[in-house]
Amino acid sequence: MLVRNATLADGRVRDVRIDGERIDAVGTDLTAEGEVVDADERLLLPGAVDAHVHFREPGAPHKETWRTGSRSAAAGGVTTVVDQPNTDPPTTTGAAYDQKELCADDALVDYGINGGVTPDWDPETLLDRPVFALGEVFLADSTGEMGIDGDLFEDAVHRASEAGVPVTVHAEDATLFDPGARDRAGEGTGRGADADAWSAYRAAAAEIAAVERAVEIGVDAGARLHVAHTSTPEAVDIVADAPDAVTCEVTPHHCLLSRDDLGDLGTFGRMNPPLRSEKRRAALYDRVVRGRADLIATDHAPHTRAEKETTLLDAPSGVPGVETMVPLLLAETLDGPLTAERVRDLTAATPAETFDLDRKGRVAAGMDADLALYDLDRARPIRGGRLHSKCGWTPFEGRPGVFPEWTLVRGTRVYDGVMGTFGSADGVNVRG
Ligand SMILES: NC(=O)N[C@@H](CC(=O)O)C(=O)O
Ligand SMILES: [Zn+2]
Ligand SMILES: [Zn+2]
Repeated sequence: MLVRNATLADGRVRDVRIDGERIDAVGTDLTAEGEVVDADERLLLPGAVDAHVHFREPGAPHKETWRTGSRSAAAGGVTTVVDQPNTDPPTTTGAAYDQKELCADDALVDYGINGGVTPDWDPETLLDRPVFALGEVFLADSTGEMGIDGDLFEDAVHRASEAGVPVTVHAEDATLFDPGARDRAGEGTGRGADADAWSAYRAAAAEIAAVERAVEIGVDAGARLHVAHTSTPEAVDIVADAPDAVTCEVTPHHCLLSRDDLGDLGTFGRMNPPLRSEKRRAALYDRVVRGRADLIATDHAPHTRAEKETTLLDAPSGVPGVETMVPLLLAETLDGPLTAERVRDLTAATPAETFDLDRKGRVAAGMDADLALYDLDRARPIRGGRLHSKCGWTPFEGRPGVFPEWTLVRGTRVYDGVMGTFGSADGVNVRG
């Protein structure tokens, strides 16, 4: 297959020839036998690598399945996902890993499977499997109640370091949460201004202190440490000033939404770590734009509408995002501060490099033909009902997004955005 006249992220117009699963050449005036697609100078990006999704199987297929989650990924130009361990059973033993791998057989895109840490985890059998990373290791409770104490975290970081496996950490220190704000969260309706109590409760200081401590532990152990969903500029700065072995990700929602949006979002805007002040959001996003934060990952955490439509304390934490990450960021190249190159680096090149995925994240000869084509003249309002996640809603309702016309995974068209159709489930384990 040959994709002719594609504009690459750096502005060059090139032909991209695909031979089987790989990109075989990037150049001008290339010829090929077989299918020829004229990109007509539309934007061709490497498929995004989302290092943080929750696909909910096994255990909660009513929220999401590997089939629906990976369709949502493909329809958003994401061709590799990394699934987190807070499923049921939690992915904390070799047997639980195997069970998740069976579910992942339904994946349309390539994937990694993380291993979790709880007091009853079984590091021997778990680390015997090709875990993508240990994590997200929860330093405070979130969905799945997998919060652990500092000693167990330290032990897990040492084991991971010895096994040569990276650690990703959910860093919040629950001892620094604000109990008064939690009481207010319990008294309020969860709607309008009341929804802000969750942000007051899981205060920014709790994240900053936990990131500081986690980085210390990671550096002492000589581990590869990746801090999940950093939501404060202070936390990003701690990571940026640490050795190269320490990296962080930022979510689209922490870049584009703040406490000011909670009036509209209500309990649907409850997530961990929570939305921050408009001032912190702007400073965080600025670090993403300037490249001080390493990469973007979605923390795609679907819950049903019915589950979210309750009181603030009863609503589960988390928002979906795997399908809207690249579309939102591309819209930000039109009337926001990002460039196509920065979007490529944040969503594909850097996550692939960070997690040693040698054949992912770049449009170059020899790489996997994971590609998505975008027409920047066709931004459209994001509608939760048109997305492919099982949850059927989005915190970004009505915002502009540039969705892919098609998405390829290793040379196979897994999503056709014009027809609205999907390919078959051929995703493979990137560590398998
Ligand atoms: N981010 C969230 O608020 N929720 C995540 C768990 C997590 O990433 O902490 C979930 O699995 O629902
Ligand atoms: Zn988390
Ligand atoms: Zn998460």
